[in-house]
Amino acid sequence: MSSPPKPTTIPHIVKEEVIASGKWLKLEKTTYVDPVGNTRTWETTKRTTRQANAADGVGIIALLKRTLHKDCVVMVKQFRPPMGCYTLEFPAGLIDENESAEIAALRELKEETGYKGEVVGVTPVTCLDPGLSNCTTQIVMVNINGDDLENTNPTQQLGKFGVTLLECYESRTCFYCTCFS
Ligand SMILES: Nc1ncnc2c1ncn2[C@H]1C[C@H](O)[C@@H](COP(=O)(O)OP(=O)(O)O)O1
Repeated sequence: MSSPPKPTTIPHIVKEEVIASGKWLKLEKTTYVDPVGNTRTWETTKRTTRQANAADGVGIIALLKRTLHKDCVVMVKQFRPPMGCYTLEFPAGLIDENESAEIAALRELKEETGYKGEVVGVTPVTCLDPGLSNCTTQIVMVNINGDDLENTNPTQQLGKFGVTLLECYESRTCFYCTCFS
């Protein structure tokens, strides 16, 4: 004999109360009903900059393609205050008002690395740390024509973050970037 089905509840948010708010981030107390019907609370961080119907930011996987070179992934090094140290990351940034993920990706890539790219793919909106925050990202795949005159001597537009371009040349032992043969 099968056991009777367990009562289920559709989990839902009851209320969101702001505990603290800054210029860029806010901390909220989220009251919700969990899947078994219990009312609980969660501490949630949110960006204050979110645009309606858009992800908060983009991450950019940019492939530098040059004749007679192996393709290289472009990464940036920057000091990240929350970490208190330099980090090595894919170029990334927040999506501005009325901007698509694709346009934001090309703008951020240009600002952070100096490269002009071409979008070849974009992922759906995804959350990276859903236990902490509602922050969302779209990963945008970009090709860079390294033979293009515009891309032979790239200059970063953003000096203020000390973003450093780390290109991977042909070394397969280079741990921070990936070469594709
Ligand atoms: N938590 C935070 N504290 C202070 N400034 C923040 C912030 N989050 C975003 N910003 C501001 C600082 C810059 O003006 C800008 C940098 O963001 P970005 O270049 O779009 O993204 P990223 O920092 O991921 O490269 O946003």
